[in-house]
Amino acid sequence: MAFGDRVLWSGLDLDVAPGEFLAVLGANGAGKSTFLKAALGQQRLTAGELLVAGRPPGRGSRAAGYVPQQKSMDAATPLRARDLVALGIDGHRWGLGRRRADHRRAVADALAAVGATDYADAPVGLLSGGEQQRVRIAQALATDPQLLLCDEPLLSLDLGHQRAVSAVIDRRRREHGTAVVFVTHEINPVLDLVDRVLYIANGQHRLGTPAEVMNSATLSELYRTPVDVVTVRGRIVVVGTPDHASGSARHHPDDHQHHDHPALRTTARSGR
Ligand SMILES: Nc1ncnc2c1ncn2[C@@H]1O[C@H](COP(=O)(O)OP(=O)(O)OP(=O)(O)O)[C@@H](O)[C@H]1O
Repeated sequence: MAFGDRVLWSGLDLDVAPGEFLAVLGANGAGKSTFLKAALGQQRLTAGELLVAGRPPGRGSRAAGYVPQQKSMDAATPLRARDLVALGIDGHRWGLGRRRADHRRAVADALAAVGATDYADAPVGLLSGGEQQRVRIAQALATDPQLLLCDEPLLSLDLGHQRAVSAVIDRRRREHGTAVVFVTHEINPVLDLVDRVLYIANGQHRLGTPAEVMNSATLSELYRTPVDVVTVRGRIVVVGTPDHASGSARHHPDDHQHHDHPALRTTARSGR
């Protein structure tokens, strides 16, 4: 993937399995958001191919749900949490008036799944950052996508809300086999969930378990400068990169064999 002669990554062959949690790390400008845009069908790869649930990603596809970077919503916005989630569903299946009850139930279920029932009728602009984030996740999950794409979903949340939001995402992938691609600067809050890390820097990438990627040798090679990775009380601290990032090892892939395709596949060459 390149913009002009600026290469963000190349030679990336990646299958994200149903239920897998992939953390995407890298310095500012490395290409993390571009990777998400490619998976959303908003950015064409300069070379190679990317498939979501076996198909090219596209506008209106229900195969992928997206949790955008958190921007706090205007306090004056007239939308209720319930309306925001309905936006995630509308225009797909519930066009007809007689199916309104189904529609209402789907919205209520999505809100309940993230624990947002209590504030379903509150104006979203008045909710806390963590509450807003849960509602965004409910919106992204409302169509039961096979792939959940998250852009820094924990940014600006306190520790308690980080845990609550991560737990919602974790439960979803375990119970529904939803694959998660999670862009983050800070891997420690999701340390226990991460199956694999895609680390992008300097137009290159490394892909592997946290232990395989988050070590001094691998990151020093990737950044072409000495980088120290140390563990402090179970958290991994990275020192010496232009950006801070961290991670640790824990592997517990869930087996969700009922899907025919990887939730996300990207290959360096087109046509497989
Ligand atoms: N449409 C575009 N045209 C040209 N260059 C682009 C375009 N989109 C992104 N870029 C450039 O590609 C690089 C990667 O951008 P991207 O937003 O993917 O980085 P990122 O890893 O998400 O960074 P951050 O951590 O700062 O959000 C940046 O240098 C950016 O300026």
